[in-house]
Amino acid sequence: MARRSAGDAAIAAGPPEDPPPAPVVDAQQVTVSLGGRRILHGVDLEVPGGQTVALLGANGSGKSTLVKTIVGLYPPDGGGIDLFGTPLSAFKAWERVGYVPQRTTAAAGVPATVGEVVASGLLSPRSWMARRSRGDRSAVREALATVGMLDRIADPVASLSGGQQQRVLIARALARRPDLLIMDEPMAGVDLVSQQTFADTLADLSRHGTTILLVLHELGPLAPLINRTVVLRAGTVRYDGAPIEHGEPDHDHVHPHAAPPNRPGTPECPPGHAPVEALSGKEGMG
Ligand SMILES: Nc1ncnc2c1ncn2[C@@H]1O[C@H](COP(=O)(O)OP(=O)(O)OP(=O)(O)O)[C@@H](O)[C@H]1O
Repeated sequence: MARRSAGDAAIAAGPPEDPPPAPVVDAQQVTVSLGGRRILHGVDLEVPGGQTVALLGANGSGKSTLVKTIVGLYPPDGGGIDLFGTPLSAFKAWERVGYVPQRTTAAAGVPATVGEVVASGLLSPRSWMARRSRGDRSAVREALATVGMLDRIADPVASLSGGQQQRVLIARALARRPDLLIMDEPMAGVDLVSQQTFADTLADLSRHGTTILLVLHELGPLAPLINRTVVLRAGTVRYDGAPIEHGEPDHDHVHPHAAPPNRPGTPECPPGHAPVEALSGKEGMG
């Protein structure tokens, strides 16, 4: 009987299949310490492309710390994170990532228009003063229309209510047309009608393949879009599976409305994102 060579075996097996795409987020055994205290204790989170994941957990369980570490704001002191298959230390494609930090009052003191704040999401800090292209202008208008704020494009952002400012910051992340959208409690302070509009927007992005990671306290109107829930407790993953509505009993939740502004190099402004407060208000987008 003739012996089969390795080449014959390859032919019998058919053409080689493409390797599966790398997860969009691949966090393995991530540990993070802040102020000399260990906050995350070996967290694993692998998010494949196109998935919409809700990250739940009680106050102080480490949700914001985890997403800030994923967007490069906190250095892990153990484990590793890849984005789109590239280790975070070598990752440069920040235009593919949209990040909305937990609600801050940063926009309130900014002498810029709504259009300028959204446009600042399109550009790296070095080039945000550059002249806008027609494509940029339409991306800004589209993002503002999506959150129902287009009619306020020329208004000073400081003249908006807190919830409206939050919607502008969401538009700022959407204008990048990111492949990965990470939002930390995006619904905080946003009224029910706007929450539903926001849910419709996320559903549309998800249909077009955007990978979405949301820090939430409950799924609420976003429930139909969530493919998976991950629950953190005391810096460890306590649940990772089919969507559940609530992570933990959380009776004392208070939204942090009074966080400090997002200066470059501070925990609200990741690499490749212009700080909101750097805006001067000199260039109109309307
Ligand atoms: N910059 C910091 N320095 C020191 N400790 C911090 C810092 N930021 C957060 N922590 C601590 O890390 C722990 C986790 O905080 P984190 O903000 O990640 O929790 P969370 O799950 O997002 O909470 P919440 O639901 O209240 O937003 C808390 O005990 C918090 O006090």
